[in-house]
Amino acid sequence: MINVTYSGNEQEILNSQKVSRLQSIHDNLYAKKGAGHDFLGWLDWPSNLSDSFLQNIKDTAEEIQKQADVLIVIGIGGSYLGAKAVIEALKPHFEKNPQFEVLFAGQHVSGAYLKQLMNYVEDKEVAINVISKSGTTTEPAIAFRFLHKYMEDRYGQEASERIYVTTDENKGALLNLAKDRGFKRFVVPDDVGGRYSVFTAVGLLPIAAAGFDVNQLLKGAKQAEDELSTFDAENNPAIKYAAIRHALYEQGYTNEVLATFEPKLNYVQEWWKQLYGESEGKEQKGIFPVSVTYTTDLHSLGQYIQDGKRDLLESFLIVEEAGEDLELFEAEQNADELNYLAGTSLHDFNLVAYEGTSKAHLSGGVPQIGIRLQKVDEYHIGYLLYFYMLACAYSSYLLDINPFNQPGVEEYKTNIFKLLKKPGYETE
Ligand SMILES: O=P(O)(O)OC[C@H]1O[C@H](O)[C@H](O)[C@@H](O)[C@@H]1O
Repeated sequence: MINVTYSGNEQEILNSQKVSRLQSIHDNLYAKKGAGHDFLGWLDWPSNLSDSFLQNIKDTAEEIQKQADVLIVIGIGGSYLGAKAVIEALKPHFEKNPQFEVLFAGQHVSGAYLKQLMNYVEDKEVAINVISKSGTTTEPAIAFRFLHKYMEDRYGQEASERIYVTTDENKGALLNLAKDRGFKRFVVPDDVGGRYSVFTAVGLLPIAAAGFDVNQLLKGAKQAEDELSTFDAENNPAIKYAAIRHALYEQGYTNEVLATFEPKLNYVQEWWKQLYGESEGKEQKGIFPVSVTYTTDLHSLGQYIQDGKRDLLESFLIVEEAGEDLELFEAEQNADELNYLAGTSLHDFNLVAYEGTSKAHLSGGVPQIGIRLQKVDEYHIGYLLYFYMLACAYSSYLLDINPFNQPGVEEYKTNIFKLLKKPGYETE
């Protein structure tokens, strides 16, 4: 389903002692032992979720589509990127007079953005899904303070029927507010961290509301869960990807550039960056995840990748089958000198660009991993995201890192709270 290739000697890596380490990581993972094992709920989530849970998601999505023209999803980090990644991958680039839109807020703090968003939805019917596992994250809380008031001013009593909350079952300011106002609630499971939560209500409700087939998405995830659970280093792409990038890390390749030729996968790249950055970047260790879109970035970052400091590894996320496409045609005058491309589709062009770029960067000293996905649809995206999550767990454990915490994000938050004199922080 996903094919992982390596520009170097794959056998050397797979024959090394790393395989026995991977075997014990595998055994611990599936026995739910090891660092952070309380957060392994995502591992068998696709096969464990109940029909009634899924039906509730689909019914609520339908209810939202009936009552609104726009769903504003409020969240940040893992409470935002999964849904955004899937929706961006699947929706058309342009849509004339869309029947229903999913928009996002709370992923940053911009007054202009929020003002213009409220202005934009003025003549549309609105529903809100506010998502926060902790229920205390500042950015979405700020956005919701404005949008909640906006909804109450506009809809009065009815506002509470248009607001849906996804948060912890037992704690957090958002939970208290939801209970107090009677908002419909969805739970972020205790044993699933934000960046691993795309297949829970966190991702599924916005994705279903956007009109995409969550059954197929979960079918892809379940297929990945089944296929990738066996320990077979040579044929299990998740283990292979983790082993190769770890071997490269040990050789000094400390930055991974995830490259795609598909602009619709830009938010899959953003989601991947949070997943790998927060999972691995601890104790002065980890590969720094960055992303580029080709051919766009060949005209900006391409120079650095070809010729800059040699600590980059590049992983190409390649989609094999085009969805919609165009074919170059013969022009009578050939003034643009492109007739040599007549008969070439734009997807074919990109595949050739991949080959050319890959060769160039390889000769420039950038080792490469190829990750091939057959096509972009719900099923294949479900498979891909599960693959990346599983590989991330292996990868982090190879570094002796707990993949499921993020202690390093507290320091800047504390500083902000002190500077703003948040109650409890004034005296510090
Ligand atoms: O879902 P929330 O609790 O609002 O958290 C949203 C995000 O913010 C935090 O700072 C963490 O670093 C992320 O891992 C998390 O996804």
